[in-house]
Amino acid sequence: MLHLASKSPRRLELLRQLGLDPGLLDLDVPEQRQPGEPPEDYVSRVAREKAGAGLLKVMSSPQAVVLGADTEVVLGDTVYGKPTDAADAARMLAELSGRTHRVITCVWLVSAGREEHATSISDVRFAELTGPQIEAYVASGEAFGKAGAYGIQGRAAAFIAHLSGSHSSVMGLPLHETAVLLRKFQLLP
Ligand SMILES: Cc1cn([C@H]2C[C@H](O)[C@@H](COP(=O)(O)OP(=O)(O)OP(=O)(O)O)O2)c(=O)[nH]c1=O
Repeated sequence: MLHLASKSPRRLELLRQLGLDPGLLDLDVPEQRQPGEPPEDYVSRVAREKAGAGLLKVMSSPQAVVLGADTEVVLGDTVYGKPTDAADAARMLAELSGRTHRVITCVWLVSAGREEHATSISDVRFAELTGPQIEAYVASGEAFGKAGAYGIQGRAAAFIAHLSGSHSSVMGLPLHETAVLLRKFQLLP
């Protein structure tokens, strides 16, 4: 039985796209980057901590497999998580405007006897955004709860001049890599 250690509605939607119907685990794993921690290491550590915390909750069923994932937006050495408020969201979007950033998503699958993970990195080029465009986007509410203050699956698709990588990974779960992992646990044919 697959359990999703995530409150992200996108991750559930993406797993359902593969025909899966995971159980949902409600967890609160802190997302705090250590000083000097490389972005890839940070994303991998948080995803693993989410999966590990989820496994503790379902220990009573030995067949349980738990999926944890983390997505961050990275520009240079700056890691953009979810914006704290409208001003924070507007600042992030202004900094991403006209530049190419990376979106790093790591997914971990853990069970009582096994753990496997994969990382997907995409390059996303934003068009130059005007002040009124940023203001209108933040006012739409779509910026909140998303790394880098945007969602590729919504209005912000119009900001993306070029994507090299995986659309599902930018949304929160790389479906190709996730399917490869799920097969290792016999959860997909
Ligand atoms: C860049 C981008 C991120 N996101 C979302 C995916 C993730 O839900 C979120 C990044 O935050 P995460 O910490 O990865 O996930 P979360 O807090 O939403 O859920 P949980 O920790 O419970 O698993 O940003 C989009 O939906 N679209 C996008 O284009």
